[in-house]
Amino acid sequence: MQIDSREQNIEQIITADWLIPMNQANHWLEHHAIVITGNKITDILHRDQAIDKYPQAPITTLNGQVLMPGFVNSHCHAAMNLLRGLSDDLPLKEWLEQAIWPVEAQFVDDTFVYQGTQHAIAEMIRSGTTCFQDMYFMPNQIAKAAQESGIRANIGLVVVEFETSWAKNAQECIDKGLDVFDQFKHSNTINFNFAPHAPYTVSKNTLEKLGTLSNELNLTLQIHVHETANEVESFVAEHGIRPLARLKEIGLLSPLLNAVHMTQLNEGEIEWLAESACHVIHCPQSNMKLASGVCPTIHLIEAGVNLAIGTDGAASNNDLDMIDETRSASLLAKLDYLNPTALTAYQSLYAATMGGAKAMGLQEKIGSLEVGKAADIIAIDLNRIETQPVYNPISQIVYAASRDQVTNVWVNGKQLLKDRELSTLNSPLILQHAQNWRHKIINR
Ligand SMILES: CSC[C@H]1O[C@@H](n2cnc3c(O)ncnc32)[C@H](O)[C@@H]1O
Ligand SMILES: [Zn+2]
Repeated sequence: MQIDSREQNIEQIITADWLIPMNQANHWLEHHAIVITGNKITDILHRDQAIDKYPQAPITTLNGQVLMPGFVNSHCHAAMNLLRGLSDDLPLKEWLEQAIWPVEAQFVDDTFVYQGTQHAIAEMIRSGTTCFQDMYFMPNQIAKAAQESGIRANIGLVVVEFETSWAKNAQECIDKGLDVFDQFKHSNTINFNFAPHAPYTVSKNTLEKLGTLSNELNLTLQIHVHETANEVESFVAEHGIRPLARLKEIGLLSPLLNAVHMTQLNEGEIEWLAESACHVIHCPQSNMKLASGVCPTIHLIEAGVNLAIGTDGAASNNDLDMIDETRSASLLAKLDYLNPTALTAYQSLYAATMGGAKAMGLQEKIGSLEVGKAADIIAIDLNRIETQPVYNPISQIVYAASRDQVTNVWVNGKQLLKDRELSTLNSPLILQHAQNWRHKIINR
């Protein structure tokens, strides 16, 4: 019988050549060790001291590797993994209205969401994501898949006005969402937030209700907003006000708001976001692929807004690779500002770890490697032709490494990836399910 060291609170040591705690800019430690007791980090010290201080603890030594906090993917639609590559090279409106929504209307059900989410979780764990914030139908199935896999999740209680296979209207979305929240309220790794899809799909009245609920329950609220210029223009034409101004009018601009995309922002709006301590979730690859626009990351950071990074769904990205997303974030900012110092490797890595933790209100628990935080840790092997020599491990991860260099992943002290093998998910079955869905969807 395997002993679960987490239940028995047994100490274990993980040591590697580099450790990036993400608690101080451009800082890393060499030949250090992390001590995990149960599900928490209980010590970080030099490898030699660790061996002396904890002589009984089993040691995992990862030569040529770097330890860092797991990536926090702050916006995704996990189950859309099953729609990857179904429709590409279109602008957002056409892509959603002509390609994606009709297929979702026909195929999304409990099994689709459960199996699609498992697929996405497998991809995320294999690429070093230890926590994801999701927005999709059937949050009960998302929670089940996440709980079984061991990954940490902040699951959106999705709200739209139109009828879907999840709910017949916005009120039913809220009622059913709150039941799911209740079912998982004792979980250590599953959290929830409100996820009204966008100001153009959710009414003012519903957004007001959600604002009240999110304040009462202290739950964050994620929403697509100002994703494209076209979205802003049509909203103004219909309502006479810009979408962000509508959210402000309703009182939604607060530290609980996760504003996703934000490619269209004027100076005044950046000021509103800063003064109300909102969080912006930047999805650079989805924004580039749909040619939606560019989020003004540097203006936001300089104004004091917390920036997090998300992949968005695999149908618009087309992967859930946070290493690649940090690289895109940095490169896009440099090009956008015509300034090579814009969004440094450390700034992108921060947004992809601590930035996400703060956006979800989980900054005391995850996002950095510090004593007292949950043991959400990843190891990346830099001992490859592609990432040698190592002058600066932060630079190597953001500008040179690829996701297949992620070797080991722990969430809440439990190992979910061991030498690149998934320990809680059945990869052949996940692949089989993806092929079954492709068959059904292609023959529609
Ligand atoms: C209501 S569940 C989520 C809903 O969002 C759709 N979606 C996926 N990507 C985007 C995006 O970039 N902008 C707006 N909406 C998006 C997805 O297809 C689901 O219907
Ligand atoms: Zn999205």
